[in-house]
Amino acid sequence: MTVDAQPVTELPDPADYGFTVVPEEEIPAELASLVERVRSLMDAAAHTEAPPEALAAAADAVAKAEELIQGGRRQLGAMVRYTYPDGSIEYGTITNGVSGPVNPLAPPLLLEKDGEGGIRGEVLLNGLYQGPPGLVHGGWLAALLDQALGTASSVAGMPGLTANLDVNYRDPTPLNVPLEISARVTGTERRKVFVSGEIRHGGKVTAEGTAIMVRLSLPE
Ligand SMILES: CCCCCCCCCC(=O)SCCNC(=O)CCNC(=O)[C@H](O)C(C)(C)COP(=O)(O)OP(=O)(O)OC[C@H]1O[C@@H](n2cnc3c(N)ncnc32)[C@H](O)[C@@H]1OP(=O)(O)O
Repeated sequence: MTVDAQPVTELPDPADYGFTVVPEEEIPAELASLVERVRSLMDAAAHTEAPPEALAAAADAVAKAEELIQGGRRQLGAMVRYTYPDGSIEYGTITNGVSGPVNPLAPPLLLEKDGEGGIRGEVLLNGLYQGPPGLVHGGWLAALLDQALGTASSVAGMPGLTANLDVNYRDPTPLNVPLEISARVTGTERRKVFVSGEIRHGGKVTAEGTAIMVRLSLPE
């Protein structure tokens, strides 16, 4: 395998390509709190057995809450800028479905550098991510791996898009327990970046994946 895909020392700034970029630390605490509250609401709504009157009153209250936040809608494609403890920068879409800090649907998956060139993180998936009874949906495990593998390529200085994702489910993944996620680059060939990663529960691999990320070729 050749090593043609050279890491870039500085990631391209999405602002240079017309995207809005929000530094993570500038996300209002009130928005973070609202998003957390909505996550909790989604879990409550998915599992409630409250009586109809309570459900109707709750629906009205949610409709009022929605009215309160109308007006001023963030553009699709807006980015968030993360600064790692070592001072390096990473970008992601602010409403990314897996890790977006302002997306109530995102668990969210929070990743950090592992000190060995790869990334690691922890996530807890509640009943909203259920597939088989009591277990995480395989599609969500694939989504978590896709995000981790893409981030591993990006933190190695080779941001790209997933061309191919291959997932093996080794053991059932339980809900409502901390899951550990890790990923790293294993090789490169021209614009292709090969990455691999795992999801573990209690040290045991429950799902593992490999992907080919194709490096972005951005206009100069
Ligand atoms: C915190 C920030 C981190 C961000 C993390 C984000 C994680 C989320 C990642 C995603 O989910 S990305 C969304 C899902 N992926 C896509 O939407 C990609 C859709 N596909 C495409 O846009 C294009 O097919 C792609 C950019 C992947 C490739 O098109 P290109 O025209 O740029 O490349 P080209 O077709 O010339 O292929 C380049 C190399 O990749 C190889 N390749 C392309 N598609 C492949 C494939 N499917 N499988 C294997 N190899 C593939 C191709 O053979 C070739 O290899 P060689 O150098 O050996 O010739």
